This record gives sequence, C-alpha cells and structure tokens, in this order.
Amino acid sequence: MSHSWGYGPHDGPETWAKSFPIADGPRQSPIDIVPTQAQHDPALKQLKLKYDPATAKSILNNGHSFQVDFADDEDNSTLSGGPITGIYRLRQFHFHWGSSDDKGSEHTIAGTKFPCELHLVHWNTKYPSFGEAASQPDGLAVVGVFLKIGAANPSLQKVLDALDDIQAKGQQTTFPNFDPKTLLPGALDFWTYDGSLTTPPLLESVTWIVLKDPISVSPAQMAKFRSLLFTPEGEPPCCMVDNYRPPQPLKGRKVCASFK
Ligand SMILES: NS(=O)(=O)c1c2ccccc2cc2ccccc12
Ligand SMILES: [Zn+2]
Repeated sequence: MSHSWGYGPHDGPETWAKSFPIADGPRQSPIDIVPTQAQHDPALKQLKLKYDPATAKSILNNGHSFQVDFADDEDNSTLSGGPITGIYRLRQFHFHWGSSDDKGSEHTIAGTKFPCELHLVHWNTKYPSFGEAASQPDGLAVVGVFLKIGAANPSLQKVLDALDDIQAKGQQTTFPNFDPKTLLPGALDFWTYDGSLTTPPLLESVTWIVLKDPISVSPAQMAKFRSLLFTPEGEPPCCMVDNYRPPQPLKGRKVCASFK
C-alpha cells in the first residue's frame, strides 16, 4: 500500500502518525534549539566536509522538495569529525521553505523561524548502502543550514537557475559540477542531537548537525523556491510552499554545542 503524505490540511504532519506511528517516537526531528539549554561539549571535533564538485549529478523535484543528488559509490564527497565516528558519504541536499519569509525552517532557534533551511544528507560507510544505513541508529548524518533574508546568494542562485527545468513533481535534469561547500557559512560552529528524518518514513537514524551561522538569501530568491509545484504536469498546479515539519518534543534528549 503506498503511503501518500504531504504538507496540506488532510495529509500534513499532524496526520503522519496514522501511517507512520514512529512520528510519536522518542527521537523525532526537527526540534526547537534553545541555545541557553545546549551543553558545550569540548570533546566535539571540528567538522570536516570534503566535497568534490564532480560528484554532483542531477536535480529532481520529488514532490516534497527538490534535491541535488550526488554520486556516492566512492569516498569523494564526505563528512567526518564533529559528533560522528568514521566517514559518511554525501547523498543529496534539499531545502524546506515557507509561503512567506516569517516561516519555512524545520529547526527553530529559541522559537525563531527562518524562511528556509538547507539539509545535506550523508550516510555512514560502515553500512553497505544508503538504504541499509537509513535503518540504523547511527546510519545518517544531516547538516542543517539556516537561510536568512539578506543579500542575494550567488552560489544558491546556481541551484535556483536549474528550477525552471523541474517545476513539476517527477521532473529531473542534469546538474553537474557543483560544490555544496559554497552553500556553507564561514564558521562551522554547530549544535548536535540524535533525531530522525523529518519526512516519512521518519526513521530515527539521523545525527543532526545544525550550523549556528546562517547563509543569506534574497526575497527574489525566496520567490524562486516558491515557483516550484508539489503537483505533476497535467494536474491542477499547487505551489510548493510550507514543506516543513514543525518542531517535535525533545523527550529528554540532550543538545550539545561545539562552541561556548
Ligand atoms: N528532511 S530530511 O533531511 O530528514 C530528509 C532525509 C533525511 C535523511 C535521508 C533522506 C532524506 C530524504 C529527504 C527527502 C525529502 C525531504 C527530506 C528528506
Ligand atoms: Zn530536510
């Protein structure tokens, strides 16, 4: 049976527990990060992100967001250090955003929402595949980056320029030679906690690494995100906006900070 889920009033986050009971689980994401309650952990290593632009392959409208997919058959684009042990390979990155600039991020900072949030998805190479890793408690690591309204972001614009070719659900096009490192802020200070995918199947297999510093996005660039469609060609068009899950209960989890 196919579980169709979305972000609308009849299939959105408040309905997901019916088909995915783990939605009410002990380590669900996203969360509201309260900096004054996060614990500085001096043992946390520096994040090491080694990305090879040649591993960028394609860009896809998956009907929930759009994602840039990477070749992950070798250790060419990897994440290590920070809170994780071993080497995790970059699989894809995608975004979540709102219908207006006052909302859109999944994680919040002491209740503050950002207009957009970038997720860079990595899987643990101690497992044979992404699919296998996704079912393990230490299988995935997602780096989250907030986008804050400001100057137009030239690196982000390279991604947004490709959206005209993937307006509708299921559309895909090539997206070669892109360095995701250009989407990161200068400082890699982060918060980290144990969580889950923020979309069904909501698997509790993600080590979240949320960067403290945002990158910039202009209002015109936010409008470009909102030009995408949740719907496939030939169906009445529904703009892809508000594709974010709200913060979930912390349920006793600790949030650690890499900085004082
Ligand atoms: N929002 S999310 O990062 O949890 C997420 C994934 C996380 C880990 C692995 C695969 C994921 C695929 C996603 C696809 C669409 C939206 C969020 C996704
Ligand atoms: Zn995401």
